[in-house]
Amino acid sequence: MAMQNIILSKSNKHIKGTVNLTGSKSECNRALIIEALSNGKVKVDNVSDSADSVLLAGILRKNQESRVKDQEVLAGGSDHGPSTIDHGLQTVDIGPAGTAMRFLTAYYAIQDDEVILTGSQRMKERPIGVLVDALTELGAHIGFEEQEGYPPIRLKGGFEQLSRQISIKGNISSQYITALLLIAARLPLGLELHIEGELTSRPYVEMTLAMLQTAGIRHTWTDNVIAIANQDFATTSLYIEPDWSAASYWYAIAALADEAEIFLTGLTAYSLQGDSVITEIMANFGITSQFKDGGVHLLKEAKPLSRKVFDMKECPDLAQTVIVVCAALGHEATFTGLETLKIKETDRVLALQTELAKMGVKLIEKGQVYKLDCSEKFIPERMFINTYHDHRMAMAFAPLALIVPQLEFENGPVVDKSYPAFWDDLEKQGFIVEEVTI
Ligand SMILES: O=C(O)C1=C[C@@H](OP(=O)(O)O)[C@@H](O)[C@H](O)C1
Ligand SMILES: C=C(OP(=O)(O)O)C(=O)O
Repeated sequence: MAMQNIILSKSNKHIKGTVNLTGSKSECNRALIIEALSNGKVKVDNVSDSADSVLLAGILRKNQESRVKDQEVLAGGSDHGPSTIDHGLQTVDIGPAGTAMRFLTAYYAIQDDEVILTGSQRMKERPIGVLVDALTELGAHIGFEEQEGYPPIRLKGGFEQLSRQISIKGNISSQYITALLLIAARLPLGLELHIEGELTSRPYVEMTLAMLQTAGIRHTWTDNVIAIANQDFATTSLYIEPDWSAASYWYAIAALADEAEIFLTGLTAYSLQGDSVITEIMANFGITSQFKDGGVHLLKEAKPLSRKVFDMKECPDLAQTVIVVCAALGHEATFTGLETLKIKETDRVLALQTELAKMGVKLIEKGQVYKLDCSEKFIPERMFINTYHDHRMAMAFAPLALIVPQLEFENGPVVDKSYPAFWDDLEKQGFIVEEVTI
């Protein structure tokens, strides 16, 4: 099959312009599930055009349409007909969309239909056993179709709640916790979720609860216990903010430029997205963030780099961005909180190690601490970046075009997952972007 690569370069190291980012994939995927569970009482405003959100929206829409059709058939049928309609076994393919996979697992667990939920080859390597066990304890009927603990899974319907209280490990993926919280208000007995051990990616759980709150769902969170009673959604809308993880690539570009003035529209100082912490992280690299005119102005100031330790536990999706910037600047920082990176779109630690080695930089793993070694760093004339089906590998390495004369990226469309306009936006800001079919 033909592959579309991208050759990227930039003839100077200045950047000045305005960028309109798409809506947050994380917020949008939550909002779409909430909309579906609320039977349309909650509407989504500013839907993200990330491929993952578009795919999820399509699946939920189709499901909703078939539900409406069933109701019409049942309403028009005889008194002795079935009370539900058997659709046979459907297969739902969620491609590489991790959050959508986890959220739909919980969503389908409480629906009547029998569904096989599957995804890309990589999705079949991303664990889901912890969530399936939790849902099974609650009363769902779910089986593994291939490998125990991994997609594809078969959701058999017939949910009858067995318990209100369950425990779940907090250190593998916060997405399991979000998935359960999203359906909690629709569970007849509600949910009391006990989080065992450390909670990773905590801001994503806070985002879920804040969005549910806006949708009229109250909760309590005391120590490690989150409780949500059975309750109704409010009639309201959920506004999707621009994507802060996408914004991080513009911060990285500013950090590697000689002069930068970038305006990112629609972003505000108080965001539900934990990745807005990029403003604080990039302040260390001399980037100031000024919130005015309905967005954020990034300005580059000369500043000696001092921060040596970055903990990415609460913002794992920024890890690649920050590590590549440090590598490019030869800043030998130390990183913690990278444990979950190994089960994302690719093993991101290994992918970073492999690609950074192409410029002589090492990311050395010592237990849970990773150290950049730039002692043998060099700037190649040309660098080929393998992207491993990971949008963030492409986007995190793209700012290197301010340092390396020519970059070639394997599989340009990989960015569609969260930021389909990425290459176009680079072009608008003066990067030379050339598509090549190989
Ligand atoms: O809930 C979410 O929207 C997400 C949670 C994080 O995953 P983990 O909780 O698995 O770290 C993050 O990496 C992912 O991109 C989006
Ligand atoms: C990990 C990510 O996404 P997901 O888990 O939803 O595939 C990501 O966008 O970086």
